[in-house]
Amino acid sequence: MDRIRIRGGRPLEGRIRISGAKNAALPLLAAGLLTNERLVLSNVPALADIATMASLLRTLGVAVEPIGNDGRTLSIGGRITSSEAPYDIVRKMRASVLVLGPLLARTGLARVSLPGGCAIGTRPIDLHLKGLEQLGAEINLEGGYVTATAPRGLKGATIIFPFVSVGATENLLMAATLAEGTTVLVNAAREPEIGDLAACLTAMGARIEGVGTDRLTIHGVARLGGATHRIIPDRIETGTYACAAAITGGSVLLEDARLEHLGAVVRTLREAGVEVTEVEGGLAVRRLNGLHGADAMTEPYPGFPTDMQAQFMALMSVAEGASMVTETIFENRFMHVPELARMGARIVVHGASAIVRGVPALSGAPVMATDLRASVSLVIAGLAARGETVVHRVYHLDRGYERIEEKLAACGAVIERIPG
Ligand SMILES: CC(=O)N[C@H]1[C@@H](OP(=O)(O)OP(=O)(O)OC[C@H]2O[C@@H](n3ccc(=O)[nH]c3=O)[C@H](O)[C@@H]2O)O[C@H](CO)[C@@H](O)[C@@H]1O
Ligand SMILES: C=C(OP(=O)(O)O)C(=O)O
Repeated sequence: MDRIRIRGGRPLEGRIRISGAKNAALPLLAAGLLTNERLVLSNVPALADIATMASLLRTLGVAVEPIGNDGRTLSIGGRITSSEAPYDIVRKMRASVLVLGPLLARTGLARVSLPGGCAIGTRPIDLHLKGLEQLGAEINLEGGYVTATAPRGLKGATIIFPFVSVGATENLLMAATLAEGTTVLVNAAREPEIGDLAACLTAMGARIEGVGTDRLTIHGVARLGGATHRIIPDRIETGTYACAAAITGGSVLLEDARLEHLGAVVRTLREAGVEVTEVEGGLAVRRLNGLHGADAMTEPYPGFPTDMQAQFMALMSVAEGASMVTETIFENRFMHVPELARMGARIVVHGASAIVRGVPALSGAPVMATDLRASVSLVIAGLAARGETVVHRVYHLDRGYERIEEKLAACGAVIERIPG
């Protein structure tokens, strides 16, 4: 298995192009199932998760092909020939469950392996299933698979989510576009990735009101057509490189990054002493003087994203003073804490909160992580640490960060991938 080796202590200086958002691209690929016509997606990031979703769509009979020369544009289209998302693909990537709504709406049948828990929590899909039942589907669980049937099609309904779920909002939004009548999603997630999905669905002919709010109204249509859509830049990749620049005392231009998707992250970084400025073509990030401790609590959008919690904690581990980082979305998202501690960080976890007492410097160490954002938090820590850090289980990073070592090395980091 590949590893990443970092020699810390070099300030990041330069430009990093932000890729298209993984968490927008995954549901957008699944949306390709809603039509036989061609959906063309540009600014698709080259990531392991995207390859997994593409192979799932091909298993369902749909063609996914690169077009043009930029390596970032995919064409999705063709007739669905299978309604089954097999265990072997779903176990690799939980977001496979996003094919459930579109498959059911299109064919009246979906058989999807039930995703298990993962390193960050148990992550059930009960809200997805209850919502589909409210749209008239019959749901059965057997042999580890969810079978959803709606032979006479789905019917619009009002679905009130008891709490915010990004995936359930996406699955039901997609299913509702082809349901008969009107569906209202109350307490819907408002993440920018949902706005991006709604924009693409609208371009495909869907009728959606309330985009950007927590109440989405979808007037079902008989069919959707093809469209061309550019995926939004990845706000989590942006925040990650902002933390990397800040921890090294550097200054980077994050090309294509959008301030409007990063409100809570930018506010918190500014409080910690990081300058973030909107400039033409992106965001400029620079550490002013010292870093100060600042608190963060994860919340659904527009709150501080759980997908930025580990990276921010790495940054706070070298800030002056203490900070409190509270995780409210996932029950087990502090797996990076013992690894950061191996690098000299002083962090104590009390329930859902971690108290971070900043230290003057971290020291490099061999480290390992069990999920994507935990892994990248160790890369961030390694960039600032004295000596050498080797991050194991790089496949987690490859799920969500395109060419991370190249992007960082281009800004002066001493970082390399050791094939293994
Ligand atoms: C591919 C993708 O976009 N992944 C993102 C998505 O994951 P995902 O869509 O899985 O996250 P959700 O917003 O659904 O999960 C939020 C919370 O609700 C719980 N829950 C969710 C659904 C359900 O049916 N029942 C239930 O109990 C989850 O276990 C979790 O505790 O949003 C998360 C929260 O911003 C991000 O961390 C992930 O990066
Ligand atoms: C948790 C994440 O992704 P997923 O929902 O695909 O596991 C993430 O992107 O940090």
